Amino acid sequence: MEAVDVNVVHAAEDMVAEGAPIFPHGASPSIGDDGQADTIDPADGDVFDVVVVGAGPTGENLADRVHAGGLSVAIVEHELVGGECSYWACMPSKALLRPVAAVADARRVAGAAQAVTGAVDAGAVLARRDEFAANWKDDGQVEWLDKAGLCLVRGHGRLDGERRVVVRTPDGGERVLTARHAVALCTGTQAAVPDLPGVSSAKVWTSREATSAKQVPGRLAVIGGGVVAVEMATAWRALGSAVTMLVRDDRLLTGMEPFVGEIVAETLGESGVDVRFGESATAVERRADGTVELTLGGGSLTADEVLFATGRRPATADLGLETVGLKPGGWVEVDDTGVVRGAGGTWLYAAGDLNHRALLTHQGKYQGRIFGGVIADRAFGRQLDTEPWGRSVATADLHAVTQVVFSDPEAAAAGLTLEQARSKGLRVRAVDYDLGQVAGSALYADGYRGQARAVVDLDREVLVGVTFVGPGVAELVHSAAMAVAAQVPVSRLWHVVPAYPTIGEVWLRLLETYRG
Ligand SMILES: Cc1cc2nc3c(=O)[nH]c(=O)nc-3n(C[C@H](O)[C@H](O)[C@H](O)COP(=O)(O)OP(=O)(O)OC[C@H]3O[C@@H](n4cnc5c(N)ncnc54)[C@H](O)[C@@H]3O)c2cc1C
Ligand SMILES: NC(=O)c1ccc[n+]([C@@H]2O[C@H](COP(=O)([O-])OP(=O)(O)OC[C@H]3O[C@@H](n4cnc5c(N)ncnc54)[C@H](O)[C@@H]3O)[C@@H](O)[C@H]2O)c1
Repeated sequence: MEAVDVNVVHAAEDMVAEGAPIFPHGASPSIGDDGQADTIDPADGDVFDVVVVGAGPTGENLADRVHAGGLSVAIVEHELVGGECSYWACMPSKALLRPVAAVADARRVAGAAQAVTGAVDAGAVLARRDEFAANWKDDGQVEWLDKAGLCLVRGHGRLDGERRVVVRTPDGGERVLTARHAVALCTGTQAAVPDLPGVSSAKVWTSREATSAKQVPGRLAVIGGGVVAVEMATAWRALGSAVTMLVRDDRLLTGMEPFVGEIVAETLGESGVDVRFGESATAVERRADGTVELTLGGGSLTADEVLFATGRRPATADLGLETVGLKPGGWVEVDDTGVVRGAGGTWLYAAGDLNHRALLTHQGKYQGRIFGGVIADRAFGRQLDTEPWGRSVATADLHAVTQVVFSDPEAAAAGLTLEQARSKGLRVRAVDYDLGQVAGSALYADGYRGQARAVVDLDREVLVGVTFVGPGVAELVHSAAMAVAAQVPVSRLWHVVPAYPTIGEVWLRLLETYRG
């Protein structure tokens, strides 16, 4: 298989557009105190217009926008350029899940089902996954950074007062980077594992092991009922593990419309996953025979591996936040232009997972684009546009977050759930439609099971949220995002004619149901 260019995943194409100025290693024109472009004097040492800490998808995009705006950028990374998403999250997990969906799709169509005569080939799936994780090497992304004119500084970055970042370099040395204009923190998150008795010595799996494991465990226990738990239970079950999910809540995927978790739990159960609600582990022990013993509320469970899919914590414990008056270890709160609250002035930004606005790659990249533009605008003294949906604010984080859960069946959502809309004080109505009743769905899969909901703001007659669950709905999410973010009036959506016979015809059915 041809090597995957993971750069394509994170980098906007115009980042390396022909004719774009390329100033490798920070030697780009920059803006002096007088607001005029100047050139870094080599005697300045490590002075850049902007220092970005963390080269995940968010940091890469933010750095690129800043550089495209005419500023010099140093980007600090202590592990792999490309971040969690490329090596231990989105890419490898979706590479594990795509074969599951392909086989499930075929099995749901008479005629095609007969062609599926065996189980998923775990070895081939894991090998393809390794390619999508670029074999955990970041050469391709480093090459992109270089071409894009961004100066990569390898090492662990820490704030050291205003506009200073001290980098502990891999050779044990220190490098001080000074930012003329801004420092942007894009350090993301790490898996949060509850501090249960035995957990630190039991070699438990987190999302990292679940996305990079080379062997299929015979028995896998999964703790949690969120997105990581659902996706990884789906993948490893299909690869051959006997999977037990311990879900402390009474449903899966609690951040989505309730019917999503219900349908996904049904399918997981049918695939052989033992989904136990209202249950969690109170202690963990790795025994001498290599198995893991979980103590439960009433009883115990033995497995070969246990995955803690119990959420994330921000990578801010060792980031020097205390040197600028902030508390280390917590989420970093920002305003809608990305400026960190409480650090004084407009020099410190935080984007992506660590500001806790929306823990998703595409939302982090969106913030990177917006906040990167803000940094460049402020540096050049340009007016910001901070009206909602303006150029300088990440409004979609608040009103139009999109997400696809690559479960079987898929779940896709844009904007708010009914409950979220109500809690914001909106006067709303939920419009529901059985996706199985759509001609395109019936063709897509025999006995198609799925559901759709649009949440209509009754005062403005626009959609504030749309959710789909069912086979093949992932690609519908952008239609929902367009309707929600663009606030297309229902009266105009009526003229957006879906093609027959596609699953997308559910849009028409939702509008007909709303209009009665
Ligand atoms: C299993 C799993 C699957 C996922 N699947 C999806 C998906 O399908 N779609 C989706 O949109 N989202 C998905 N996510 C979420 C997604 O991975 C994150 O939202 C995304 O990675 C956040 O990007 P980021 O750049 O903010 O942080 P990260 O990707 O975490 O990158 C932060 C970078 O900063 C570096 N760093 C941290 N501290 C320092 C420091 N002090 N000095 C130097 N470098 C530092 C890190 O090494 C890392 O490279 C998934 C998450 C998990 C766990
Ligand atoms: N396809 C995607 O877009 C995708 C895929 C994976 C992850 N992500 C993102 O990554 C983030 C992290 O996902 P996640 O699933 O780790 O977190 P999550 O917050 O979605 O789910 C955490 C789960 O763990 C449970 N939990 C937490 N503490 C627990 C404890 N002490 N004992 C038992 N259960 C406990 C919670 O009740 C919940 O069910 C999410 O915000 C998600 O959006 C996105």
